[in-house]
Amino acid sequence: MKILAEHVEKKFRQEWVVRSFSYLFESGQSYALTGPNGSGKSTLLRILAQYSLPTKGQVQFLQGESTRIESDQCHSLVAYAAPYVELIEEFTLSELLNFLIQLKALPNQLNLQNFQEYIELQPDKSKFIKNYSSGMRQKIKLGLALLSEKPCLFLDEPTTNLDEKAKNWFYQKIKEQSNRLIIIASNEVAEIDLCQHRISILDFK
Ligand SMILES: Nc1ncnc2c1ncn2[C@@H]1O[C@H](COP(=O)(O)OP(=O)(O)OP(=O)(O)O)[C@@H](O)[C@H]1O
Repeated sequence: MKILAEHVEKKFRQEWVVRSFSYLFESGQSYALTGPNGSGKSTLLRILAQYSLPTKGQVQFLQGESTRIESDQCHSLVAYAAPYVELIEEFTLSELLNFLIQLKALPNQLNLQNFQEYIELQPDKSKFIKNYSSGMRQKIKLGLALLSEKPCLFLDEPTTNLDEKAKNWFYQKIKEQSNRLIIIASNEVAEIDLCQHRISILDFK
């Protein structure tokens, strides 16, 4: 699949955050969205995921060469992990996984044991999500996104709060995602270097 952004612009009050952004993203490719703090990476990522609307221009998800996917179906195609996307704090990890499996956001065959093995964490089973450390929560978010079967993987500052071991875990897992359309918004050189393409938001001001 493809994501086509055409002349996307975003303005908050008097501030233009993105100007005339046009780009074609394709499955099997990875893209780093770069720029300094406050330059608009998260804003553009949310627009590309169709979580928020541009002030001008449009974003279309395309199947095959040019068949447009309806806007209401686009959400189900994007796995999105970011520090500002919250997990359900009152759940245990097992309850969270079961909930997401019921919503079809995770594959049916996934269970607590193989999820914990995948994220290389074995926390107390009765612990509520709100009692996990920030690094553990971030690793859970990444694990959920990586293990979802959604074709698009959007990650905003993915290694926030991760220690060196967890960062290396993430770098390895990203390299295994060969068929997906991956967009990583980041300032971190190691995260940018994971991607085949670089897009500087400063080119769209
Ligand atoms: N809902 C909003 N209302 C008003 N201004 C906003 C809103 N969301 C973002 N902004 C502004 O848009 C600009 C870009 O913010 P954004 O979070 O997209 O940048 P960023 O490049 O992701 O930054 P960082 O690297 O610090 O995460 C900032 O000036 C921010 O204050």
